[in-house]
Amino acid sequence: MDAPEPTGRRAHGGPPAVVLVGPPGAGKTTVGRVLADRLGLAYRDTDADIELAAGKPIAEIFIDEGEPHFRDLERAAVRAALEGHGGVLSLGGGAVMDDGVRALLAGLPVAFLDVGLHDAVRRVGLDAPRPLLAVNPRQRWRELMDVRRPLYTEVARAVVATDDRTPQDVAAAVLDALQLKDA
Ligand SMILES: Nc1ncnc2c1ncn2[C@@H]1O[C@H](COP(=O)(O)OP(=O)(O)OP(=O)(O)O)[C@@H](O)[C@H]1O
Ligand SMILES: O=C(O)C1=C[C@@H](O)[C@@H](O)[C@H](O)C1
Ligand SMILES: [Mg+2]
Repeated sequence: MDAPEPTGRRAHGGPPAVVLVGPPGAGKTTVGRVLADRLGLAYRDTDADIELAAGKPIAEIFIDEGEPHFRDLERAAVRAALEGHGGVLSLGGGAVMDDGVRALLAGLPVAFLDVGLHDAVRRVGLDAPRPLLAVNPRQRWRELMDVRRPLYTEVARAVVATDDRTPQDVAAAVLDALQLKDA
């Protein structure tokens, strides 16, 4: 599970300063933490919120209750996070598939972290298991992106390429694209 939220940073009601979307391996969690540091704001991740509430990792929620149940939890988690958080928010990779989630994102400073197959597969091989990519990750990732790329693009105010860039460089590009300044 993700590490707990660092304390002492500003989190307040109202919409987030930045919302990150993108596929597994785009770097939403990694870049989100860098952005929160730079902006002096709290960081929140709907995947971590769901795991905390369920008391188990997402991979186990998929196994025990199935993906449709996870998507219900995710819609509720996104709604709650958008209502009560003024910091940097990362959404789970599949959250944009839900019409209700996309409607909630309208007008918000959403950045789509884009990534190509090569870098994505290399990155997701590095850490926690992703249930949707457990079998044949290259083909599954391609299939996911065919469906999701138009949805990420639809909700995004900025599209930021991440291939061959460090998380710090990506964070700087997000700030630039959304015209935000460091704390
Ligand atoms: N720009 C980058 N360059 C190199 N490695 C990166 C970059 N961004 C993230 N990573 C690494 O890739 C892995 C996946 O990153 P991360 O967990 O941030 O992705 P994510 O978009 O949050 O994925 P998920 O949708 O599964 O939550 C991590 O090991 C992270 O350290
Ligand atoms: O791409 C997806 O559908 C997912 C991405 C992760 O962030 C988690 O939300 C979960 O593993 C599903
Ligand atoms: Mg993540």
